[in-house]
Amino acid sequence: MNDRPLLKIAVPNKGSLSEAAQEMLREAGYRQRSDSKELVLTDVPNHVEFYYLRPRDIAVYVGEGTLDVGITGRDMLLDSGAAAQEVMPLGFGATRFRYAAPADHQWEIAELEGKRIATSYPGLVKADLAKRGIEARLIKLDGAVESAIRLGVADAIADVVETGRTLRQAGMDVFGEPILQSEAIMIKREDTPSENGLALLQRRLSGVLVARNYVMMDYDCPEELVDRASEVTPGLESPTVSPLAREGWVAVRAMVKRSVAQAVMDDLWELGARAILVTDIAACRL
Ligand SMILES: Nc1ncnc2c1ncn2[C@@H]1O[C@H](COP(=O)(O)OP(=O)(O)OP(=O)(O)O)[C@@H](O)[C@H]1O
Ligand SMILES: O=P(O)(O)OC[C@H]1O[C@H](OP(=O)(O)OP(=O)(O)O)[C@H](O)[C@@H]1O
Ligand SMILES: [Mg+2]
Repeated sequence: MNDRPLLKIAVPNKGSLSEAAQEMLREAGYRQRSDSKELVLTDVPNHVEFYYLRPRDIAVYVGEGTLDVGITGRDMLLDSGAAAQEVMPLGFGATRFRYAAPADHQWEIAELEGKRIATSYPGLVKADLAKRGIEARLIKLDGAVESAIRLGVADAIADVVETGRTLRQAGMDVFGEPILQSEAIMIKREDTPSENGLALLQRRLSGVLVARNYVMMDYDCPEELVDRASEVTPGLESPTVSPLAREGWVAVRAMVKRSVAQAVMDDLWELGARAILVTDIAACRL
């Protein structure tokens, strides 16, 4: 029997990160809500409790210690200034946080001095301007920040950019280096003990990331080529090599990054490997 308290996990209830976060948790074997109005869900077999909250508020709950861990965006964690820290990136919700302004001329960061900058992330922007020694007036808006210039309340904006479509539609262009590369992350407090279920949650989510990012590659190759083939497919530690009934040939099995699987198959074929098979990994613990 498990007598430690339930691990309390905050999950985005709406917005860009919500669906993907719940899908990842489901893939890691946790129960997720079926009704989007449900605010709390207890997953008894896994000994965890999920709280569905606005992603912007998640760092606050975790930082204040009312919830143990949470899923939010790196940009939101840093903007909040909450006493929480990143545990691991989750491989979805990737965005850049950038300055942008009307595309009628090419802006320089230094031109922001004395200007009005509209944003929903004042914490992030304030810190970035301070770092650069620029004084500007921040106009805090809730969303649709791209309209702020046309409507006359700001000269430039700082906002989340994913595809860049919203900016283009508004006749704007990004300028300067990205302020931040963001993605969905797991957060905790510095003193969140990992024995209360956090280590297990982390292991499960890492397993999902590996299963998503890697494939299993099997192939047959002449024994004398094993060393060269192993250089093409080194696996995570080392490939598994087993004997084949066919004299002088071996079977090799190794994990390969999904993104390069086709190129690796081409290289193996060129080398002389045959019967090259790729299969998905449904789940794993490494
Ligand atoms: N296309 C996107 N637009 C906005 N935020 C995104 C996008 N893709 C990922 N994100 C990330 O999602 C988080 C923003 O979450 P939020 O719930 O505010 O999304 P949203 O789409 O703006 O939702 P809403 O507009 O309903 O408030 C940030 O961490 C951001 O980096
Ligand atoms: O680069 P893109 O792919 O166009 O995505 C980025 C845009 O999407 C988000 O807006 P959202 O639709 O959430 O509206 P909001 O500004 O009201 O939050 C974000 O604030 C940007 O405006
Ligand atoms: Mg939004």
